[in-house]
Amino acid sequence: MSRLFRIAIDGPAASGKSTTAKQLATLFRFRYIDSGAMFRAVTLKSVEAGLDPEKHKDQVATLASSLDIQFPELGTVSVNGLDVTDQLRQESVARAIGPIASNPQVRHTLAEHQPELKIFLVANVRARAQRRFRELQQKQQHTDETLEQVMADIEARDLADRTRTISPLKMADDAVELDTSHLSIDQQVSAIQKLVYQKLEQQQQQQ
Ligand SMILES: Nc1ncnc2c1ncn2[C@@H]1O[C@H](COP(=O)(O)OP(=O)(O)OP(=O)(O)O)[C@@H](O)[C@H]1O
Ligand SMILES: Nc1ccn([C@H]2C[C@H](O)[C@@H](COP(=O)(O)O)O2)c(=O)n1
Repeated sequence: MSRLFRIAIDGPAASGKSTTAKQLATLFRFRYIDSGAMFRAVTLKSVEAGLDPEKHKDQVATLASSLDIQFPELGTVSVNGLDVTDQLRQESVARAIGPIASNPQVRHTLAEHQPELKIFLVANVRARAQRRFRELQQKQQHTDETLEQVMADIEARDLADRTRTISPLKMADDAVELDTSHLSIDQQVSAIQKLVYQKLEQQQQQQ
């Protein structure tokens, strides 16, 4: 089935895209591709190479096309054979990613395949901030960031993602919106599982 069917999950920061996609990939034995991590990997390597994402757009694009970005295991990312999973979450990456996500040549290089089922995952800002805050606390045990700061970071990223000129974050016309503000992870995975079965049924009826 994985060769015939693709699911694309988009949505704002901390809406649960990766968590949901990983569970669906396991469930359906699909290959898991994290496009956000691909943009993060290009950003990491650009920063390491001393490139300014605003000024050196061509060099960043050339660098992007030279990188071998892989997902060796669920939730891990490697660039040119080296694990960079943890580095992708560095603050320096988050700060520099805006112009890289807006770079048309980089977007072209990382072009995604046309998906069959598009999901736009949303949750209100407070729910997303609470989830990310909990995640930070679990990972770092001591986090200096308050819930209010996490919420402000998410709001700032929402604004940047939605207002950039190149490929701004917005729901595709043929996508299905799923609001997970009041859903558990299992509930959101099941909801998408149902949509997959519905889509497959529709496809079978059309054949
Ligand atoms: N329905 C839910 N209920 C509670 N926690 C959730 C739910 N969905 C996701 N989470 C948690 O919210 C956090 C953010 O989820 P995740 O990292 O999957 O979001 P994302 O959309 O991929 O984020 P980003 O765009 O920043 O990479 C994780 O800690 C995840 O476990
Ligand atoms: N298809 C995509 C995926 C991600 N981006 C941008 C949006 C974020 O600013 C950045 C990192 O994404 P995350 O890992 O936090 O999901 O990359 C995009 O423009 N297009």
